[in-house]
Amino acid sequence: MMKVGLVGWRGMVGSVLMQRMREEQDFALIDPTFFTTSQAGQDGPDVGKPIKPLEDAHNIETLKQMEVIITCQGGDYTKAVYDDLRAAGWQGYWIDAASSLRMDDDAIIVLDPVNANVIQDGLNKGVKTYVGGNCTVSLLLMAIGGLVEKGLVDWVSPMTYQAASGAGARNMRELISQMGDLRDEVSEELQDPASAILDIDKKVAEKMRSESFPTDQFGVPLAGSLIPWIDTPMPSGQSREEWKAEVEANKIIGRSDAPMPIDGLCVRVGAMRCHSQALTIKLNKDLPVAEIESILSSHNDWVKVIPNEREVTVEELSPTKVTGTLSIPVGRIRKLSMGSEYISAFTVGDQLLWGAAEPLRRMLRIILDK
Ligand SMILES: NC(=O)C1=CN([C@@H]2O[C@H](COP(=O)(O)OP(=O)(O)OC[C@H]3O[C@@H](n4cnc5c(N)ncnc54)[C@H](OP(=O)(O)O)[C@@H]3O)[C@@H](O)[C@H]2O)C=CC1
Ligand SMILES: N[C@@H](CC(=O)OP(=O)(O)O)C(=O)O
Repeated sequence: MMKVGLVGWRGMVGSVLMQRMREEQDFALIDPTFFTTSQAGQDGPDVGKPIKPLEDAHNIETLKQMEVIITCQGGDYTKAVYDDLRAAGWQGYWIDAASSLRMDDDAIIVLDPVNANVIQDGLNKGVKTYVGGNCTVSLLLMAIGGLVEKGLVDWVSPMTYQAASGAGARNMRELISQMGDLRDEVSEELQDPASAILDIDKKVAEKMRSESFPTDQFGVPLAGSLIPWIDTPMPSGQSREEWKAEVEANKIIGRSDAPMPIDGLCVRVGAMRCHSQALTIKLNKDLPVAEIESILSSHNDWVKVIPNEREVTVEELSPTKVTGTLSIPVGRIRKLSMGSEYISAFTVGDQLLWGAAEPLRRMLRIILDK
């Protein structure tokens, strides 16, 4: 059995990874060692078989004994240990959720339903570093992989509606606290059907603008509002989240030399853990909508085309429906008035599953099956 080290397993992404590994009985196939940056010596998680106490995640000698390390601990941890570990001669497989190594020439971004060939090629060439993509990028490619794979796409403009979870666990808590504060502010008026809606609205707006409104994590209100900027500014005027779309997607599909343009605005909204994206896609062919739908739905086992009809769209194409599942619905597919090669689409995906943990888990299985 391969010796697999797990770092960051109790964080938000790590917990989702652990849950999926338990569901898929992955622990039966590996000899796991659990690491921590803060709880060395304490008991590890229940994985259905005996495990050793937690090891220090900064101990290069212990890490070196692993054949595979899978980390959801974050970019600072990767920066702190990866180079030292490789410099110490470690030649194991490093599987990482953080963005820090993604664009390195020595690393492959993993999303095997989309780039199994790139991953296989990397394994054959002896690549040892495999990194999960940015959540928005992975979810986009899971949704429109069929069109991309067939070379039918000239460019894509994704306008995103990103969940609080992408900013971290504390941000999810803050969103709920903000929602609760707003409700509490007008609870009496809500009980009274005769109360004036404009009075309710005024009180809510005042609460959102008040000093007492909890905004430590996001910096500004999210509940009842939105934030049209995610991550740091780039010289191009893009946010870093927007910049990642084109560079990461093209690296995933192995087209960095002739990149497909992908650019749009990334917006944080008050969803919990599903990112949604409204897409404008310029095809290089005038294809009937039925053919586009068939190409999309046959690409992978998780994408699901939702007919462009109101009832099924509001039911199925929604974070409420998708959260906690691996399903990737894509709908609102229709020709735009700009011309017959321009189509719209809307897609939703759980940013902690296909957006973060699942591609890493599947990469581990690919290595185990090698
Ligand atoms: N959030 C996201 O949507 C995505 C995140 N990522 C990457 O994954 C990294 C980790 O993100 P995320 O899972 O959100 O980070 P978390 O903050 O949830 O967890 C990171 C680490 O914090 C430590 N920790 C301290 N206190 C607690 C606590 N009370 N409960 C759980 N863990 C605690 C744990 O390390 P220890 O056990 O060592 O103390 C844990 O592994 C990110 O930095 C990013 O690089 C990638 C894709 C998406
Ligand atoms: N930035 C993403 C989450 C994330 O962690 O992205 P990355 O893995 O590229 O750092 C979001 O806020 O929704």
